[in-house]
Amino acid sequence: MKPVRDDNPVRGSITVSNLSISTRGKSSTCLVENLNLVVTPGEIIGLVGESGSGKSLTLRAILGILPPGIQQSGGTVNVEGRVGMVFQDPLAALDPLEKIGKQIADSVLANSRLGWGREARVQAKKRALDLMSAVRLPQPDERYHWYPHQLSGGQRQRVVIAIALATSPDILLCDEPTTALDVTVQQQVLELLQDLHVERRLTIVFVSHNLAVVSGICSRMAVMSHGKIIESGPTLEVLNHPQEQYTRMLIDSVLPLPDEDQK
Ligand SMILES: Nc1ncnc2c1ncn2[C@@H]1O[C@H](COP(=O)(O)OP(=O)(O)OP(=O)(O)O)[C@@H](O)[C@H]1O
Repeated sequence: MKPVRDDNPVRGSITVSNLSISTRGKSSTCLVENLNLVVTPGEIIGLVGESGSGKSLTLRAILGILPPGIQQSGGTVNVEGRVGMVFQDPLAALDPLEKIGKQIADSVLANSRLGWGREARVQAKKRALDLMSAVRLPQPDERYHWYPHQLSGGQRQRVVIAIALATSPDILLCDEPTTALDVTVQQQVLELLQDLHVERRLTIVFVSHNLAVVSGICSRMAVMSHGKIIESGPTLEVLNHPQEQYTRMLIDSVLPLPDEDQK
């Protein structure tokens, strides 16, 4: 990844060209095939598709960390800017034995040049409290000392988002960030992501199997099936004029759609 400069006009862009991902070994299986994706700075793009279609692996290839036993077998991934990642399950992403404030502060320290001394920790705590406010966690001073199990699912996901923000990312990769939450809380987390997108000019790649969620937050979307992008374009165009039978099936499963003039 290239170093980030403040005057870099393409900060927050992603260009994936002919990406192929496969299992390692003799009987290698292709899991993602010749995938092309261009994400422009400051947009929210949705990657939608059924379970196993290759969304998470694509996201991980963009992050530069594929699981053991899986390799990038072709193509290139070019990312301009810093990347933060939000995972589906906040409980799994957080250390159950560590206070949430410290987890955020440690992420600040790990991504800064402050070092790990006393003064650095004071500054990191201050920044962690700011991040807790940024993700709208109530009473940050008090909650700084709480453990993950003391928070609700939605609040835990806000902590995970704060940890991702500690890297001062240009790009936020979100892998099913609301799937583990109930519907009302899902909506609150989606609104937070939209606010952060505006406030911090974040580029967001939003992976979900839920077309309704993607259509609510993403201006552009790509539909994946069996390791390939089969259709992509502005969200409303894809929803109103789907070209592929699979996309039509996804749409039929979440009717009714928003009116074109409501967006
Ligand atoms: N570590 C792994 N080892 C072997 N195969 C894997 C591994 N991770 C993913 N796969 C396979 O790669 C394919 C794509 O997986 P991926 O997790 O990207 O799908 P997905 O669209 O994100 O699905 P889900 O919504 O269920 O997470 C699937 O067939 C999956 O079984």
